Amino acid sequence: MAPSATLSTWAWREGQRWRHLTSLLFIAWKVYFRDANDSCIGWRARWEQQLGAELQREKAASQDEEEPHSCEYQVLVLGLDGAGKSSIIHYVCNTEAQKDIAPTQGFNSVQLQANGLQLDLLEVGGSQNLRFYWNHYLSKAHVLVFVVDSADGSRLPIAQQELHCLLSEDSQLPLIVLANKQDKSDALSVTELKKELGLHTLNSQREFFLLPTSATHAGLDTANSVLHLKNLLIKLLAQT
Ligand SMILES: Nc1nc2c(ncn2[C@@H]2O[C@H](COP(=O)(O)OP(=O)(O)OP(=O)(O)O)[C@@H](O)[C@H]2O)c(=O)[nH]1
Ligand SMILES: [Mg+2]
Repeated sequence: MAPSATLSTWAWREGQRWRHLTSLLFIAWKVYFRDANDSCIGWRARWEQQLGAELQREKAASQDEEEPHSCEYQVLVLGLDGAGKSSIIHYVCNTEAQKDIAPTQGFNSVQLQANGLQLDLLEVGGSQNLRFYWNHYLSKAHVLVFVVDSADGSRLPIAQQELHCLLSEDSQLPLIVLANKQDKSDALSVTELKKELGLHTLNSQREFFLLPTSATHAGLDTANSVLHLKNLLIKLLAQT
């Protein structure tokens, strides 16, 4: 065979071998990057799964936070019209007295956060047509606050009757009676009120407190009396 023919055969074979080699390299490159991409997709899927689970956990936690506070208590505030229920509630929640408070038509509900407790102070108006509804709210209450106008001697028998009617519905419900409007010169003292309201006849199973209060701008005594009520509520409810 002529040397030129031998050379061209050699060159053709080398060319063939080179083409095979590049095809193999190409196939290897494709396989490698397909796997790499797949594994990348796998990682991304796993990462997305983790992110999803994390978001679910966050959502559940925030839903837990939105759920009612585990230490939520209802303070039911009752008493005749004009006794000072709204004024007391306002003072307890805002630490200052409010001058012109309109009579409560229906009910008045205010929330107070204190010492990790949530107190729902619920007043039902004291006018005669609303007193009918008072006892409907007893079953959900953790404590009853009964407000009395200490200077309204003529209506004390009605207050006494309404209070005892409520107490006969629930023998255990803790009771705080507020001898309100102590700033008035004609206000009866707590000792006098205890007698007038027949509070010495209460059964011994019931926790009972009688506090002198004033819900006006009268001065330091006023602020102290309301602060005393607030502390008592927290103490009482924290132990339930
Ligand atoms: N001097 C004096 N006035 C008070 C006191 N507390 C309340 N008042 C006044 O008594 C009036 C009636 O007060 P409210 O707080 O509206 O009485 P309430 O018990 O909520 O009455 P209803 O919503 O109608 O059932 C208002 O003019 C108050 O400013 C107090 O401690 N001293
Ligand atoms: Mg009111």
